[in-house]
Amino acid sequence: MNKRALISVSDKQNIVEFAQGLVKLDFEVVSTGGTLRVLQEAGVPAVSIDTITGFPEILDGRVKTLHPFVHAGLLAKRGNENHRQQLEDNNISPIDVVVVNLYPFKETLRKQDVTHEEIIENIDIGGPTMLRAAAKNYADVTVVVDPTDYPEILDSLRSGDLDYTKRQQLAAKVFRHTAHYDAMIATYFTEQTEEDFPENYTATYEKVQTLRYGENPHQQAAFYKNPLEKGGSLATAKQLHGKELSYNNIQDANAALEILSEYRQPAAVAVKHMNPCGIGVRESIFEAFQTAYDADPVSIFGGIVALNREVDATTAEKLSEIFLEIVIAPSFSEKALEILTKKKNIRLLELTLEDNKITNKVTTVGGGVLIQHSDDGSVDESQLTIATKRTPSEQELEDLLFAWKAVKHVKSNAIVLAKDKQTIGVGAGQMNRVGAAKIAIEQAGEKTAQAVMASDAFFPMPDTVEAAAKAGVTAIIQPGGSKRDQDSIEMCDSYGIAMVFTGMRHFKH
Ligand SMILES: NC(=O)c1ncn([C@@H]2O[C@H](COP(=O)(O)O)[C@@H](O)[C@H]2O)c1NC=O
Repeated sequence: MNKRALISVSDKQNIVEFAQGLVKLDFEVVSTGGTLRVLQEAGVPAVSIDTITGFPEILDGRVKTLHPFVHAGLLAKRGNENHRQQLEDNNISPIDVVVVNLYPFKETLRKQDVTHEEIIENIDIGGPTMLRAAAKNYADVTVVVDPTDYPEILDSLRSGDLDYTKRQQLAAKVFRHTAHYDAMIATYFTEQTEEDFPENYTATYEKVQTLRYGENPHQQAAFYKNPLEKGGSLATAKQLHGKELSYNNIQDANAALEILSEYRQPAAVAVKHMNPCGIGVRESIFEAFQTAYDADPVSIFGGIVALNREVDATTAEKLSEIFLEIVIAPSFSEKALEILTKKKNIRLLELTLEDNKITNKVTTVGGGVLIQHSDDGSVDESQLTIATKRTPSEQELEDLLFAWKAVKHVKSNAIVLAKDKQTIGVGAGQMNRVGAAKIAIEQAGEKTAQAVMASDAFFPMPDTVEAAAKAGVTAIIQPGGSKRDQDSIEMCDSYGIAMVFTGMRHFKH
């Protein structure tokens, strides 16, 4: 008896060649509606699925292969005498090779102006059912879900080395594929029903690339993207120049983009080890970068710079004066590209900035993950409470709000000093708040006079205010809410400092 192959594919690339190869290997090819048409038009002697089922495709294709004659043919254990007898009693032939790929659910979901009905119709039911049945019975059945595997499968079938291990690998690929497919459907449904943290977390990702190594050379790593993310993102950014991104590059670039998304005017952000070392907001992107650079000309070396306007030639000249790992921007002028691509070691990323929104943050912990909404909290002037006798001046207020946006992205405990929409001192990741303040003050040096200070969380004691006051800080922004707020307020008042409360904390661990 001939071996039998069942082919039912949405993505018809290379299917004719593959089916021809199977026919040459004496397979009888059985197929569904559209696939059958493509095969027959190409002269492949395929027969319709209803020759097995004796039942027509019905309900607009919702039921084509969902039939015991198909599934018994896939699931019967060839070495099991009972199974063999039952197939014979019911006049069912076994199916040896299954070639299926699924309705394009992801592609449909990502289409502009797609309707819910169209999305629902693109949930494949019969395909995953066949794939899973064949994969479960991999000991006897070869299952192929990926068109790029066709040539290798044919080679193996020809040489007779499509063995147990290889079939198990194909089955594993199928179960990953159907799990990924279902996870995308689950995500879509969960979004529709607005369930925030459901009983199972079923996020799924697609591999972008294997990375050379992880955070350190002895750690292996890979980059995966969210298949449902629409618009520009780090995963889909266009790399215009330079070596492959590293694990640390991707983390730092992400941090730079998150900070940049806070600012609407021309802004430049320089990042080192996921903390901002310089942020500048100005009228032009050149001035913004100059300002971010001047904020800390030492730390920016080897850093990552993100800009929210096109990089022009003058900005490119300035950028090329120092060693930078990556420059990210929405676009680069031709001249700018010419200048920057002369530098072998710089990486240039082009990326649409507005769409780079992340809604959930996932952190792995021993035995699980923690999931929270990303910190998209912000405050404007109307939400501030003035806690001190003195009200901040207009200039101070502008700088306070600028510094507040910056401190949100600094590792806690975090203190940012700023003046004229430029960060001048950043104290990051300290175990006590006054320690972070001291680092920021030391870095800012004489510039601390007339500067403003932002603190990501409240002051448990008045010591940070005191250190700031002595260094010349004139205004402070912080969440407020400490039992000892009054001590800090009195300390401010005694130095004539204006302090405002945001009522919102920005811890970042
Ligand atoms: N309902 C069924 O019985 C069924 N059986 C196979 N399919 C899918 O139909 C597609 C192929 O259809 P066609 O050969 O008609 O182009 C494949 O993606 C396959 O996964 C089905 N469709 C959806 O559920």
